[in-house]
Amino acid sequence: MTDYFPGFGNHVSTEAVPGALPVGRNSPQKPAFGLYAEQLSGTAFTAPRAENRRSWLYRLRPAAEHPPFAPYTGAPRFAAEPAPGPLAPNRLRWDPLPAPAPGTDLIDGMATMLVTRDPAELDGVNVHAYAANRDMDTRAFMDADGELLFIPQSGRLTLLTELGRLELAPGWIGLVPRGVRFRALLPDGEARGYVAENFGAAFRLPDLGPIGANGLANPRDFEAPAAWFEDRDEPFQLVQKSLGSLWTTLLDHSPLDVVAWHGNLAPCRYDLARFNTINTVSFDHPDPSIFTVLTSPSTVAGRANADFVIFPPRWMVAEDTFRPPWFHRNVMSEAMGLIQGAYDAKADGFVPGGLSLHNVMAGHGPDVASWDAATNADLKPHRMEATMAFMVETCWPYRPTRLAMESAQADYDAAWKGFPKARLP
Ligand SMILES: O=C(O)Cc1cc(O)ccc1O
Ligand SMILES: [Fe+2]
Repeated sequence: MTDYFPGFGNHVSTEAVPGALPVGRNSPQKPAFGLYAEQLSGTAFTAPRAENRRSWLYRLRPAAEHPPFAPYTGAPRFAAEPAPGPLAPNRLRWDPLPAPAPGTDLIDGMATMLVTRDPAELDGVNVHAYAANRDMDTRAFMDADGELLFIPQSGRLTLLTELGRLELAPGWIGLVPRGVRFRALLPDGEARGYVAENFGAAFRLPDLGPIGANGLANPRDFEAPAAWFEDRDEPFQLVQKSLGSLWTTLLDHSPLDVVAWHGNLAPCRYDLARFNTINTVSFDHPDPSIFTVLTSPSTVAGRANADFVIFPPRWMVAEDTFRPPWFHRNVMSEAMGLIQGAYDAKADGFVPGGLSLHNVMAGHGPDVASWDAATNADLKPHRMEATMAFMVETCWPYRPTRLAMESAQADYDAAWKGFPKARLP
């Protein structure tokens, strides 16, 4: 049986039980086996065809069957507001989250670190970190505010979604569309990582311009899951994020009961090792947009609501060039995480599982040690091995949550202290 269908945003038809999927129509008078037909829209009905994303789900019970939602009091660090008061224009950096208390599942183990817009504005991106040690067994989660880009950092993560199973490991990413319910299993007993929650236009592959028809993340390397369902009639808690708050309701069955589906709105996964990395073969350090895996456009051309960018293993061959990221101030805001290894602009203090923030116009770039090493390096071809950093770059300034403000490293500014002054002739 097929487990995954290759291709980004393709139209897929898949059934876990033969005969469950209607042929030639979406909503027959009597769907097979008494299943319920339900449309899940990812774009407005009237979105242009090239943008339009929707799937038809055939399920044991309609998603509409649920009691009222009440506030969810778990997940104390999830869905947090920005820290009160004006935001100082400081650069910030964080060590990995402390170990979670025993019995913490993915939902309760989510910590919101950086927020941008109110989800009701249908734009913006939030950055969360997770650290969990317990499977979600009789509960599921759904985000009505945005799609979720999972970036595992340690430990595998299996997302059992309404549309199928997404198996992820560090070095992979998983994208769960807005509104898709899922529960998370931790095959290694523990897992950590990051989530970019995108309230804006759905992530898509970037245009390639002069690069041509191939390169960066190739569409065929994304995988959508085959239909999978569980038939469990037992109490099931559904936790839902809506307009920035968490809510819960109790079902008498698993909501992961979609027996068949077709359409082009589906979760997908991607192995970052498949990224076709492009870089200079002459001189100078190109803008990091060459490393864009996925982009969420805003209404302003070329100004992303969110870009997901990676810094993968690669050859550095630039001649007469300062090879690490240059000093810069950016009109966009940059959140960075580290999945594995070291990052070439930070010799110290930026460790796997950590996070950094360089907000709009903050001066940043290599720390003193990285600058010193790169300035004096012998510029032979050099392979950067076993490394994977990423950036979620956005046009909206990031606001750290209270947790983030309280847990930031004490003196990140010291990374840029002690540069020798230039000497004029
Ligand atoms: O600040 C960073 O480390 C991210 C980054 C990397 C790069 O290669 C060029 C610009 C940039 O912002
Ligand atoms: Fe930067």
